[in-house]
Amino acid sequence: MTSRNVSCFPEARKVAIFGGTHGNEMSGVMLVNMWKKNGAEIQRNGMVTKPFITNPRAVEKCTRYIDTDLNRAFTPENLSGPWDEGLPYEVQRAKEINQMFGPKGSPDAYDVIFDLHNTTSNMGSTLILESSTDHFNLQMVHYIKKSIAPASCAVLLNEHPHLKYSTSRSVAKHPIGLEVGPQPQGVLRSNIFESMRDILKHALDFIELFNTGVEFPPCAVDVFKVIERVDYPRDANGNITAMVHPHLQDCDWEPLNPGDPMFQTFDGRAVPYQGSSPVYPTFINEAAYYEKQQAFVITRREMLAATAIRKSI
Ligand SMILES: CC(=O)N[C@@H](CC(=O)O)C(=O)O
Ligand SMILES: [Zn+2]
Repeated sequence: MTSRNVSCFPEARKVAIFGGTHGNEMSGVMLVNMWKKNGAEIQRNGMVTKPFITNPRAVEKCTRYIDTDLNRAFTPENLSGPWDEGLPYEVQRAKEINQMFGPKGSPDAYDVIFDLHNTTSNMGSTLILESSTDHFNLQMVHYIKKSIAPASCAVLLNEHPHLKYSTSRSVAKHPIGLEVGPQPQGVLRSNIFESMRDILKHALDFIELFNTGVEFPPCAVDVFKVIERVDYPRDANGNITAMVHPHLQDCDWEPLNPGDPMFQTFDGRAVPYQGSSPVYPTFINEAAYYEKQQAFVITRREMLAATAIRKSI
């Protein structure tokens, strides 16, 4: 007898769409506000889809955050520590969001949370996963990639033990980030807005199909796995001394080979990549990452196997 490996998951009835986790990333903010006024487009049979602005004070000021980055604030310490009016605004907010959509790691948590972001990098549409073994999410991204073809969508896997961070979406059982660029901070571009909207539509269609009992066969998903972050060259005072090299700028997801230029110093010298094999850089020259000492992230390409899935009965 051949054994069939099918992973079963409960129906996904509680779904949320987060916008404004960073208050200056306008596509998610505008889409969520639009859906809050009229949610017809995001309603599907048998599920409740809640559009939600996660950092309203940052949205109002059109800034990434008020006190601290909300998308790093969902740590066990923050979520379990005592409430205090003196806590940073985003830590208070993380606690509130955890109560509403979690608690993180509990059976009561939302099934799926989509968290909408924009990047200044030339990444196109990117789905961000936090686990290589969440077969529900792997099947969902496979479905989305198939559905939007010939348009394309990269999958970034961040489960690096040190580089992974505690995201807003991480309160859900199946957290998924959607990062679309290039779009400057505080700017709304119609092409980026529409790409994001289209991916969300297919994602919700997938969940609806799954809930009706459709079984999804095993598949393979091409992902870019986060390996390392690369900072700008800096002087002793911490000021940057070089820029992203023109041959690397805008070349997200393209191979960077040993010896290829990464940075260009202000006096015109090229700083080469000194690794031993080709890698795939992304988040190249993301505006929000200067303060995080990150010029780009290095990824490697990998194929992940997703088992068949269907809903548990
Ligand atoms: C540019 C930006 O904000 N990117 C997101 C990526 C993510 O959601 O994982 C962040 O750093 O939180
Ligand atoms: Zn963001």
